[in-house]
Amino acid sequence: MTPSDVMPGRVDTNASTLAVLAERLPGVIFQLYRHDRSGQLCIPHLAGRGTHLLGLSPDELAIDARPALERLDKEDYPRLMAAIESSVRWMTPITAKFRLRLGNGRTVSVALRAHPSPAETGVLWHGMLMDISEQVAEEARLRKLSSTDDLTGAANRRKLMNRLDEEVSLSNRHATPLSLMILDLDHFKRVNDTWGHLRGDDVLRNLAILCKQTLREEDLVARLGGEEFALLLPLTPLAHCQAVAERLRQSIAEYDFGLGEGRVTVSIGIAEHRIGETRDMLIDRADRHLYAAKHAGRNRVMATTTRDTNPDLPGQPGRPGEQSLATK
Ligand SMILES: Nc1nc2c(ncn2[C@@H]2O[C@H](COP(=O)(O)OP(=O)(O)OP(=O)(O)O)[C@@H](O)[C@H]2O)c(=O)[nH]1
Repeated sequence: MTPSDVMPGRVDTNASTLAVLAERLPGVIFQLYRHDRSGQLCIPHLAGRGTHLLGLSPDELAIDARPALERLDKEDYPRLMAAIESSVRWMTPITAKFRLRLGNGRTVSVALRAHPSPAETGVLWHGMLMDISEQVAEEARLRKLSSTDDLTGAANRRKLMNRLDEEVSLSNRHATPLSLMILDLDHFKRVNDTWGHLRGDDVLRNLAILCKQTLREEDLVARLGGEEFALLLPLTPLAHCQAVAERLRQSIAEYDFGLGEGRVTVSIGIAEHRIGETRDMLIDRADRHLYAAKHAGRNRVMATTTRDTNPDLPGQPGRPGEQSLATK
């Protein structure tokens, strides 16, 4: 079966039909030209639905592409320029994604693919631009979903472990301070038993909010599971982390969770990363201090002290046993 079998009339491929086709494409087609000598870029041909959204004159762009390139996001501009240079050098297609400011001020995410061919005094690309804003937004939504705890909106365990790996690696490489808190609600079973699971869920949600409010933007609040949270504080030495943990403990103890007389308290174990230590070793130390805090009567912060050192790690004196410092 040929197109003429299903379409009325003859298939017309003259210039006007091509122009209609281009205008109805769900994207933009273009030619991009780069002069070998000056390196200057221009867009000799530009067609397709949405071309006008740029708010730039095609005649102007046919001489100089800069007005369009200036609409690129600041971070994306050097990446696209590098992709163009690499395409010139190796005669390979350009595949790029970038954000572009339209004439009306709106920013869209765009995918570009263009094939180069040698021209007399430069390189000529034939390519397509597609608006992929919806797809990018959906990807961001899914990424957030896969790293977020459903109930509290805090980061989930997977996100915590990934971030911990990154931060531990940075701390090992640059000897920068990094502290970890593990926080557990005290006698949370009683809250559930007395007020029901739904009220218990509210407590967990409010607790996550209090944690986020107390910490800095670059810190991470994650729900480890159940009524246990982990708080990661990059570039933070132990003494500072301990002060933050104490402030957090106090604000939770004073917060009205709407449970009448019932007070909600937390126990917190904290540890500062030691050079050479793995992620799991750090978690384990913070965890042991949490258990020490529970054992000592709950509603308190337990932290390692300077005496709390590890003989297995380079440059650190031996330790007679884990020492803990409690604050309350
Ligand atoms: N509402 C609610 N409760 C949860 C959730 N996850 C775990 N829990 C409850 O958390 C409680 C944990 O109880 P335990 O492990 O005995 O600890 P606890 O009562 O907090 O006592 P300590 O930790 O020793 O102070 C249990 O009642 C669980 O059902 C949740 O997502 N929502």
